[in-house]
Amino acid sequence: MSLPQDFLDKMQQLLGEEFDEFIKSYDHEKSHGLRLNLLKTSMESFKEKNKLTLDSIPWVEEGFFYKGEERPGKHPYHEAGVYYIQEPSAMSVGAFVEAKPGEKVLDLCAAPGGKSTHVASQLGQKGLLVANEIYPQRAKILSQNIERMGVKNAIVLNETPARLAKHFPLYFDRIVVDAPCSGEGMFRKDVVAQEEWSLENVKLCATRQNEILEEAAKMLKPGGRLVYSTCTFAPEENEQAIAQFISHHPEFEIESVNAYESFKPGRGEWSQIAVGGIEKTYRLWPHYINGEGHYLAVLRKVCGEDADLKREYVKPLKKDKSLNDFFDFAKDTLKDVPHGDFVLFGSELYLVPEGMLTFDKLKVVRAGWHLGTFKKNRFEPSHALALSLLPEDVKHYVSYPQDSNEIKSYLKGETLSHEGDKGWYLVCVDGYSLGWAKLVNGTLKNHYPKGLRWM
Ligand SMILES: C[S@@+](CC[C@H](N)C(=O)[O-])C[C@H]1O[C@@H](n2cnc3c(N)ncnc32)[C@H](O)[C@@H]1O
Repeated sequence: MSLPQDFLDKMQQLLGEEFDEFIKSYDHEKSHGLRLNLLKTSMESFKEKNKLTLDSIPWVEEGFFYKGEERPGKHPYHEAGVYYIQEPSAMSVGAFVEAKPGEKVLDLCAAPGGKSTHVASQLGQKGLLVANEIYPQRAKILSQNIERMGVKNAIVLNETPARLAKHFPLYFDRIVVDAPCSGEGMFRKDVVAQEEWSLENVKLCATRQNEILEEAAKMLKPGGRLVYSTCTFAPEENEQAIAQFISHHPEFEIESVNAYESFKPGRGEWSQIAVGGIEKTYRLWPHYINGEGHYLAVLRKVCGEDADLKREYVKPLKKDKSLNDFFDFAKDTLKDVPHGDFVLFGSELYLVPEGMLTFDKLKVVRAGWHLGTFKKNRFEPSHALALSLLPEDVKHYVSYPQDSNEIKSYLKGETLSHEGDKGWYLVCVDGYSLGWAKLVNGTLKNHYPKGLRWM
């Protein structure tokens, strides 16, 4: 691997005697990880069914290393959202967020969705997750991952941090800033990060991180908690970004977090501005752990005004006969009819998480739990609805084993045979929901989305 010379010189200067150990880590194979989606499975249930060779990741209970030759991304469990493939060090960010069911959480730089889907599993479908991404194409991928993981209480937005800050002042209990960075910690994994790296780019990233942190601070409630992370080693984007922020924001403190023993303290001597607590931030080094380079800081807004803001909330649809086709579908198919605030985007029906502010002026990619589409005289359930349901939530389901021909056929878009009452069936793999099929005269018509079908 030929790393940029300016990067090597800088790291040598920063690390001194430790540099040799650091550089040797580039000879090791990168690590691979997957994180179980606790919205879809318990650890016990997964372990009973799993056939992959996995080893526990010591810093995330539901995280596992897998070997490079395994292909968990091409497995029915992946399509069912049973797990999310995520770089092992990156899982530490979600673990530091520690969201509690019922809270309002913002993931400000969220695509493709590693931290958002982790936080969603902590929220357990209760509360609100706003997952935001500035680039439209990446926001789409984020939305697809939120769907695949069966998340009901997430809004996906495509906004700038500044526009969000105007919309959500002092609103969130927790905010994740997984900042765009120079990516030095990913050099072992990502050649593009190496090619795009320069000393100049590190400076640009640091300026942008500062701007993002400023906007994030405006959206956090007093008492709220902000987790900042990067996947780079550059002190400008880590200790210096945090020190600069703290020095301008006396309402924030760096909070201590109990972390895995081989995570190393942030380096106060690299922060340029002397502020208390930099050693309570964490550095994840590839020569100390089996994972890539990361930096993490947890900030608490310890004081600040809890302004009595006039908030405008989402205006739900009236539950009149325009929703009848949905309620007919729900009564025939689901054991409990969903209730709450319904909204329509065109003919797409969503249930908005409780406490969500108005969508006015926001670029909305996903307005909450996507239930389905109103077609002429009928309602067609969405793939998102199927993925968010458990077999016990529906009146009819079929479940086939992971290696079965039925599962392969279903993922290819083929019909299956089945005897039973006509209507919508949840198709499951080992009890994990995968999609819809409609039973008519002994044939399950396939409703697995065309764009997702296996070749
Ligand atoms: C490190 S990545 C996020 C990874 C994501 N949190 C995950 O776990 O999957 C940083 C994200 O910030 C986005 N970004 C780039 N510029 C930004 C800006 N000025 N404000 C907010 N986000 C930005 C990038 O498009 C990228 O998706």
